[in-house]
Amino acid sequence: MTSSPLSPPAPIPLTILTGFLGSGKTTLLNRMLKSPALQDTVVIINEFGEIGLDHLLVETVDEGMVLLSAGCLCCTVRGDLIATLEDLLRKRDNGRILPFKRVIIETTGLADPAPILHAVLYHPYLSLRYAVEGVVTVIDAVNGGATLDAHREAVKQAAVAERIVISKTDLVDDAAELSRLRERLHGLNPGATFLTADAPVEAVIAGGLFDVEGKIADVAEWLKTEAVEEAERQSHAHQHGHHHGHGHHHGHHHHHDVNRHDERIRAFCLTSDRPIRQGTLDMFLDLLRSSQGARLLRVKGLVALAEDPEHPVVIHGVQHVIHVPAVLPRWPSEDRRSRLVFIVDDLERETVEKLWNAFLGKPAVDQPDAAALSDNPLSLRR
Ligand SMILES: Nc1nc2c(ncn2[C@@H]2O[C@H](COP(=O)(O)OP(=O)(O)OP(=O)(O)O)[C@@H](O)[C@H]2O)c(=O)[nH]1
Repeated sequence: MTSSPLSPPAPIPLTILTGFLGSGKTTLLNRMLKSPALQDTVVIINEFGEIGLDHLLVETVDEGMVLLSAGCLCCTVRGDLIATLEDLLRKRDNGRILPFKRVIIETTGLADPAPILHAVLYHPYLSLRYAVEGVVTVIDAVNGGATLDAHREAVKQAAVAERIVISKTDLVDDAAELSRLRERLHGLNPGATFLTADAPVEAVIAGGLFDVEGKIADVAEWLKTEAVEEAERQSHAHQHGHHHGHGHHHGHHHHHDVNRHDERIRAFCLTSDRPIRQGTLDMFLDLLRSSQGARLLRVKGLVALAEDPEHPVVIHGVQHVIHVPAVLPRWPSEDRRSRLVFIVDDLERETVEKLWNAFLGKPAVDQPDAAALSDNPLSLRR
C-alpha cells in the first residue's frame, strides 16, 4: 500500500476589484480593510503611470501590501503580476510571511479585468493555488452613466462582474436617476449582485465561488442562471413589444442610441437535461473559444458529465481561456441540468446555441433532424 498523497493546500480566494477612474475603489478598499473579515489579506495595487500614489491613500495596510508601480497591470505588468503571485506563495509556504487568507487585486481604472483573470486562471500552478472568487466592479452613481456611454472598458468591467458596487449614492438626490443606472447595469449583467458602497464587507468580497477554506460555496449564487434567464425573457418580450409597437426600425435604433456600448453586450443561458460527454464538452468549448475568443467576456457553468453525472464540474472561462477549476462533491440543488451562462460582446445567442445543439445532438427547429428522419415510418431507410 502506498501512503496517501499529501492533499494540496486549499486554494486562496482571490478577488479582482475594478471600476473606472475615480469610481471609488480605493475608498471602498480602505473601508473594507479595517474589517476583521479581511484580516490577513494581501492587497496588490496596480498603478497606471510612473509614480504610485494609491498606496499612500490606502491607510491601513502595512507589510501586506504589494505595489506594482510600473504601468498597467492588465498589459505591461502582467508578467509581474504572475511573479508577484508566485512570490507570495513561496514566501507563505516558507513561512517567511504570515499565511495570508485572501488576495485582492485593485486594478487601474482603465483596466480590462479579463487579462488579469487570464493570468491566474491559465497559469498551471497559480490556478491550483488561487481560487478566483470573482470580479467586484465599482460604479460611480454620479458619473456612471456617462462613463458607460464614453468608455468600452467601463462597460466590460460592469459586464464581467460578480458584484457591482454603486458608490457615491449619497451624492445623488434623484432616486429615478439611480434606478435608471441600476436598470442599465442589470441589462448589461443580469447575474450580478448589486450593492452600495456601505454594504457589509462580506457581501462585497465573499459570497463568490469559494469560501475562505477553499470549499465550494454557493454555486447557484455564483451562476445566477435564474436571473439571466429572467432577463432574457424580459428582453425578448421587450423586443417583441418594439416590433409591434413601432413596427419600423427607426424607433428601435433610437431607443438604443443612448446605450451604444451596451447593445452589443448580452447575457444568456444554455441548458441541457442530459449529461454531456467530457470529450463533447471539451470540443464545444474549444471550438467556441477558438472561433469567438475575445467575444466571450465570461463563461460560467455547471455541467453534468456523462462519465460521472453525480459530480458536476464547474466551468470558468474568460475570453479565449476556458478553465475547469473544480469537480463538485455533489449537486448544489435539485436542479441537475447542465447550465452555461454566457456574457458576450457582439455575439448572437443563436450562434452559440447552434453550436451547442449540434454538439449535443439536439434537433434544430429549422433543420431536419437526422433521428426524426430515420425514425419516420415513411422514410426510405426503413
Ligand atoms: N461622496 C462620496 N464620495 C466618494 C465615495 N466613494 C469615493 N468617493 C470620492 O471619490 C473620489 C475618488 O475615489 P477613489 O476611491 O480614489 O477612487 P478610485 O476608483 O480608487 O480612483 P482611481 O485610483 O483614480 O481609479 C475621492 O475623492 C473619494 O473621496 C462615496 O461613496 N461618496
